[in-house]
Amino acid sequence: MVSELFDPERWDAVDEVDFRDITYHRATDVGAVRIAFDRPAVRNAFRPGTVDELHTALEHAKRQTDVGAVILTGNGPSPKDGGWSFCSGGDQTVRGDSGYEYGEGEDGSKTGRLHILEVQRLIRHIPKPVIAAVPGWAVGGGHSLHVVTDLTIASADHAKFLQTDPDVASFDAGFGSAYLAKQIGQKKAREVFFLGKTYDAAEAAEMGMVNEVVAHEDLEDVALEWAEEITHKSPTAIRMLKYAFNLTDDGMVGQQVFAGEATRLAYMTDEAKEGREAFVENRDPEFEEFPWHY
Ligand SMILES: CC(C)(COP(=O)(O)OP(=O)(O)OC[C@H]1O[C@@H](n2cnc3c(N)ncnc32)[C@H](O)[C@@H]1OP(=O)(O)O)[C@@H](O)C(=O)NCCC(=O)NCCSC(=O)CCC(=O)c1ccccc1C(=O)O
Repeated sequence: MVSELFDPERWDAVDEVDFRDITYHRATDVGAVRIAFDRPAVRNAFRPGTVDELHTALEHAKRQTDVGAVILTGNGPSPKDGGWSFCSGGDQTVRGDSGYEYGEGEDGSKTGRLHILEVQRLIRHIPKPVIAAVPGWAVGGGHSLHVVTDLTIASADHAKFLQTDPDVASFDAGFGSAYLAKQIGQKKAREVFFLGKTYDAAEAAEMGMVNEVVAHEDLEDVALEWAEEITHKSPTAIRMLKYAFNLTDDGMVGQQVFAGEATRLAYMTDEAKEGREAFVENRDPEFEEFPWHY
């Protein structure tokens, strides 16, 4: 069993890569993928290998031109105590002095890693919406991951949101905090980090960091419905909108990403083709027929 909420009829495993800490599936009848943390016994905490696998799956999802949405969730429940989790952040048992460390025999550097931030950036930049489906605890770096996704849907029965970063002397001073403040306001974001209160799904929705609260057993069905809704829309419009939403908060990188897609659109015009062909044919370009649009 992948997860109690997982419907095997609706998903096929993507078996191009072997994963240990995550599962990765492609929907059978929707242009969507499901990436799930698969360490429920430790509340889906991530270790460096988990982060590598997340990166690989997201990068793969990015390159599927017939996939319009990514669902990020956590498998469960815990075989130990039946608890549910989305992700409890960095695995504190493998935290060394300079970051999270690979285990014996694992491929990876000897130095400590903090590359969950690279996964955050990939979620931010992947040209399709990422939906966090939160079945249980979203804590620490796991909380930050839900913050950086485009949409969050939460289990009414088990989802809980908590920031423990300062308790373990960690701090996500990027999207996890500053972008959270854009979502729920400065006072509330400071409360999340400074007081470390636990919020249920309804409170998180009230604050504005969760889009919808649904019955636990419906979580993945609704997430897939949302993904399907997205895939019926214009891929270009969705991509440009995601980057437009990011643009003002992402500075020059936001401009660069948006501008790159504007360039792609421009490349698709006859005007751009004339520029390319003139170069290839070693002649001056003839742009006279193209209007100065206003
Ligand atoms: C998640 C809890 C609130 C759940 O509590 P509860 O339901 O009572 O379950 P427990 O009995 O506590 O846990 C069950 C089982 O899981 C183990 N476990 C849980 N979380 C972790 C974890 N993060 N690492 C390792 N193990 C974990 C727990 O020990 C139990 O094991 P048993 O063997 O069964 O006893 C609660 O568990 C909890 O508070 N967990 C810790 C949450 C936490 O502090 N997370 C780390 C925050 S820091 C972080 O995520 C770093 C992220 C990062 O990489 C980063 C990088 C760069 C800049 C910034 C950041 C950043 O900070 O985000």
